[in-house]
Amino acid sequence: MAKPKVLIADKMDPNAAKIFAERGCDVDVITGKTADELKAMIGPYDGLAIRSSTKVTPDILAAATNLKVIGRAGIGVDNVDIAAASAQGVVVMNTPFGNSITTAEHAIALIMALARQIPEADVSTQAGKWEKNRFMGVEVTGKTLGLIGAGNIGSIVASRALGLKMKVIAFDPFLTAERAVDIGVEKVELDELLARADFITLHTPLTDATRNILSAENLARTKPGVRIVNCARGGLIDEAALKDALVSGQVAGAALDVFATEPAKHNPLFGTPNFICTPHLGASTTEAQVNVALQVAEQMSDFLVHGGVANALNMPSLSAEEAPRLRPYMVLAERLGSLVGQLAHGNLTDISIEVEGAAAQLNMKPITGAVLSGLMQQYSQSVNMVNAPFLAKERGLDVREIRHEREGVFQTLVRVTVGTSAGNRSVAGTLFGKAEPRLVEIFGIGIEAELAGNMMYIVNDDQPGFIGRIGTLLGENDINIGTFHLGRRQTGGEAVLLLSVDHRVPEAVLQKACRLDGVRVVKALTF
Ligand SMILES: NC(=O)c1ccc[n+]([C@@H]2O[C@H](COP(=O)([O-])OP(=O)(O)OC[C@H]3O[C@@H](n4cnc5c(N)ncnc54)[C@H](O)[C@@H]3O)[C@@H](O)[C@H]2O)c1
Ligand SMILES: O=C(O)[C@H](O)COP(=O)(O)O
Repeated sequence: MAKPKVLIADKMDPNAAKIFAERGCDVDVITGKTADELKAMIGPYDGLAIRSSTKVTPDILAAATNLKVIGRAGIGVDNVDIAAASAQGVVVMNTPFGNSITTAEHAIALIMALARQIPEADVSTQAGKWEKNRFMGVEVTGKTLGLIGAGNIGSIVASRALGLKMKVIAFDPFLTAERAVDIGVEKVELDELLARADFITLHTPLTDATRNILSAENLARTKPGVRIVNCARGGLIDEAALKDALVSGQVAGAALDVFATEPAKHNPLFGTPNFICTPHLGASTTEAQVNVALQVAEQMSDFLVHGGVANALNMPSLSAEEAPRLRPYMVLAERLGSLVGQLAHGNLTDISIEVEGAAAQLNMKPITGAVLSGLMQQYSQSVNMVNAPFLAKERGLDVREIRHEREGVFQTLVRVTVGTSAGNRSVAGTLFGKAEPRLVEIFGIGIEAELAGNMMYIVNDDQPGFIGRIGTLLGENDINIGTFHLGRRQTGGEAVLLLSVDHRVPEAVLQKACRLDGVRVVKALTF
């Protein structure tokens, strides 16, 4: 049998190529290509190993007719179109922990560099100026560090900052009170963090919820003289607003490792007083690069040569015998987890996964993993089927698995109930024809819907004329409805409408829908 072919397309530690070759792959290392060049050469490859430079777009994927796996030697996969890869059946893997310590250390280095103005003092001293009075620093001891995001990297930053005798506060909706105590931080809301922190460091993925989390408004709410570090993703801070805040002195210093547009060869922040930066060096240490290169090469060759799946973001890990029976349940479970994740309010405290009828005969672990993966992907890009249960446990989320051997109304059923500070929320689904996942209940209301693609969720008062009004609104805004599903608690009571639409419904249309008579809740969903 021909050896699988792998292309290493970004600069990577040479150990990666060595491992691929030792484990039975033909490997080419061809880095620094343009999108068009990559498109022209990708055709024969079974595997593509990358860091953050290569952008795996639908266009590249369309040309990658032989591709089976993309391996990211690192954490962030925002340079990979995972939906397009999944649609094409290409597995996307990352190495979620290999560079976390290194990145946390870079954040600490930038905090210290800001506190003592080390880069500017270095330039001035080497220019022969000896400006001893110009560079008056601040101590970090006793200062408050605000973490936005307290996952893998954020919690390592916390441990290092505590060692520096800082007080650490954290805003992270997924951080439980128990986990906060374990990592020695005080859990706070964002407004409180902004008001109290002397230093702020960001450690979240870039999502719809975190984009511009440090917006002009939020920067104005910070403690005057705050210093800000971003080693996570460009796009978390409004760069123009940050520049204004540096110029006005509201922000005393800012250090960015990541930018909204990379490579950042021109940026309005360049040259701003008290601004320092590095060119996305968070993961750039010998140790981290060896870790991620070895790990990605091991995972990818295991997959290409033996079919083993580890750290995949879009595929569950499974043994060959269980796979055919479990796969449709896992699709159902992941979508139910994603649905509650997208609709739940408040802090998550516990989750129960109940299986009933035929589902109760199966290995529950992959079903639970799929629910947790769907749920937690709302909070973190690094979550997958393999690490979701571990992460849930580590973060103190109480996970219960319940089997009911009895058959209920449905021959097979999976129910997911999350407990939040705002109360319990439950959804349930079944399989039609043994393989087609269907939602059959949402928050106590019976409904029948396929959860797929872009959807719109509406809770409204059950009253005549509503369906016409929503149809007219969507039609006027050129939004095509694919499917339409209705359910209601009782006649004239609370009703639920789930629509599948061809494109994600824009925010402005959601707001108009909110203002329609009788509407209580409107949300865009994506599966
Ligand atoms: N600069 C670099 O070179 C470099 C290196 C490694 C990782 N990163 C980036 O660092 C970021 C963090 O990585 P990680 O491994 O710690 O990820 P992680 O998934 O372990 O942690 C992310 C945390 O952000 C939290 N979060 C999600 N949405 C939030 C919101 N709206 N508000 C507040 N918190 C929210 C999550 O609950 C989670 O705890 C990622 O964006 C990753 O791509 C950058
Ligand atoms: O998400 C990551 O792992 C980092 O952003 C590192 O990116 P890099 O591999 O391009 O340095």
